[in-house]
Amino acid sequence: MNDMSPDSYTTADGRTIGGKIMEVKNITLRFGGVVAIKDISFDIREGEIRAIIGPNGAGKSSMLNVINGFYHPQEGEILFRGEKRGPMKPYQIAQQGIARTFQNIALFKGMSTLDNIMTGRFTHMKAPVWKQAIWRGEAEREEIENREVVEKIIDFLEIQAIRKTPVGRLPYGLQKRVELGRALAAEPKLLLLDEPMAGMNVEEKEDMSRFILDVNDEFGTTIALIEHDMGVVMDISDRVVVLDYGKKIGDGTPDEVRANPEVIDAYLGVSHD
Ligand SMILES: Nc1ncnc2c1ncn2[C@@H]1O[C@H](COP(=O)(O)OP(=O)(O)OP(=O)(O)O)[C@@H](O)[C@H]1O
Repeated sequence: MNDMSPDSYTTADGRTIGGKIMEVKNITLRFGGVVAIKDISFDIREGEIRAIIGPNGAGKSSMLNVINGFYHPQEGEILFRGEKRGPMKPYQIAQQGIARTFQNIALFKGMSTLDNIMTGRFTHMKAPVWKQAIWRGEAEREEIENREVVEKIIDFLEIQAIRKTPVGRLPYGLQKRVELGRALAAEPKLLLLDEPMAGMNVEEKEDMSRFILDVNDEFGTTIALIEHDMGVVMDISDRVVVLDYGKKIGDGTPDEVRANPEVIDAYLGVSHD
């Protein structure tokens, strides 16, 4: 989808942002008596870096899980590439072209960097087991193709030196990078990042910011990320949605959001009525 609709726009650094890849319409999500998300609407455009930010308990994780198809909201709907999304299994989400990382790293700790990233290719493995048993040609060709994609990602993320290292032995920042690699291996149309900077030191945050920008620029991947830390996100995002107590209190460019009095209140902890 690249419908160059009237509201497509060009960023300050010359990237063209296309039509809506995802539309979130009037979503309300409740857990028993708790309203985690209240009537929230926004869109994500093809090629942009879109952030969802907010203080603790604002509803960011809930929103990401709704976008991902993991939580099913009581009200509202989500359109992905023009189609309404119903309940689906994780592999169906991946087949649709959506990949994600997790706040608490979800890698196979005993497996190497290379093998972990290879697991991201599962939606691209098509040769059925019976065919692999009687004729290895197709399976081998697939394996070679998959390895090529994975090697490219390893180069791109500058993790050649740790390709054979079990990820459980790696420092936190590098584990996060491997997890990004695994998500990229799926060649997603929409990449969801769940607090990619959480728990990182300043240098690791700078590295991660650079890789997010490069992924978007070089692969053209649309990225939606949730983050607690407003500072880093403002530097890398094209547009930002701000949540507070389950409601949307701001939506716009980083400059617009920074100047929004409700956002300033939410982040400075001014009392809410
Ligand atoms: N599975 C759940 N069951 C019950 N309540 C939940 C559940 N998940 C989230 N909530 C509640 O929904 C609200 C929003 O939580 P959510 O985790 O989405 O916020 P958040 O912005 O991601 O917070 P944080 O930055 O602390 O991760 C909170 O009041 C939370 O307690």
